[in-house]
Amino acid sequence: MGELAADKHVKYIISVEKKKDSFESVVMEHLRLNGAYWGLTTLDILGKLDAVDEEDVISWILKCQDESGGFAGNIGHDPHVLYTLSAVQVLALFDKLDILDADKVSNYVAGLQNGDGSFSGDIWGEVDTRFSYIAICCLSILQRLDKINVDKAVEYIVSCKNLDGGFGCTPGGESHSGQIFCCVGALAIAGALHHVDKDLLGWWLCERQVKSGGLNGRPEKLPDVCYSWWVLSSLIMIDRVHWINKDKLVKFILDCQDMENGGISDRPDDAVDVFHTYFGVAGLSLLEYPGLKPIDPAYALPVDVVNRIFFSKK
Ligand SMILES: CN(C(=O)[C@H](Cc1cnc[nH]1)NC(=O)OCc1ccccc1)[C@@H](Cc1ccccc1)C(=O)N[C@@H](Cc1ccc(O)cc1)C(=O)NO
Ligand SMILES: [Zn+2]
Repeated sequence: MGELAADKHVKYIISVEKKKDSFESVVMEHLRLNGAYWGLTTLDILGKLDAVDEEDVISWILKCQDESGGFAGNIGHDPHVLYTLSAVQVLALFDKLDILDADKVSNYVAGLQNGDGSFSGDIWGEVDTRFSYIAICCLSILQRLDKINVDKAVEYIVSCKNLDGGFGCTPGGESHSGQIFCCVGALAIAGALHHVDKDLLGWWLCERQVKSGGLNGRPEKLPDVCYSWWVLSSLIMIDRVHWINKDKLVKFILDCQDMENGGISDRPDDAVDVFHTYFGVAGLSLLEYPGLKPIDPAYALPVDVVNRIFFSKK
């Protein structure tokens, strides 16, 4: 697959957005707000965010907000930090953060911090370093990090660091590339990356590259396009991205495209989905593939969107 079939991927994303009753839409129904973030961020990286009706998307997202201030994965579902971050990220893409009651949303997220600094995902209390990242990223975008105890949050994440330099979902949890992204991303946003042993972790991460050029999530596992984000963004944040073969990774991602109908799959010849289309395009953006907008490895948003949040005159 010589090059990125950008226009095919734009058509694919838009077709999924439109098809409400497809198998994929039903299966992902509870994740629909995440799906909106994946699809719309892909369009923005490809320079085609204007291909969707902004008002339609924004009015639908606001219908997912719960009275608690948190957002649910779809209208009428229960709120969770997972979907609250996606809602905030999508509004940031459209430069519409000001329509939110930032205090209400941030009170919901801040209210999920536990005494030990960790975060629960929702009122049912499940604790996981995924939720630490989501809380810190969301509150940072809303410029409300002062509502939580950042030092305790950092302390908890560091308590999840393993002897191999990686991180797990809770203290003593096995190192996994997804959890590593969450912990490194949270530490990067909190300005606490000095807690990471960059050479030790960089070595564990670069070992994720297999001979096909793809990256896997743990030793001995198969490569998967979405790890082009979890592993690569972590390597970039700790300045060790030169330890992998970028050209071979680009080729692996391009080989996972459906050149006929658009979309990117987890590995060559598998079925495409919006999730892997996003992480493939985002991975290519991190690899500076020509014609793609650069994406911020910690915020998982286009760099121009991040700059607008923090440096725009209000
Ligand atoms: C819930 N989820 C996952 O568990 C995916 C499944 C998968 C995709 N490729 C291989 N497995 N796994 C995943 O996102 O793993 C990365 C990760 C693991 C732990 C922490 C953070 C990231 C995917 C959705 C999905 C389900 C099934 C097939 C494709 C996508 C997902 O929503 N991931 C979230 C992160 C996440 C990950 C795991 C969770 O339990 C919850 C959320 C995300 O990327 N948000 O932007
Ligand atoms: Zn995957």
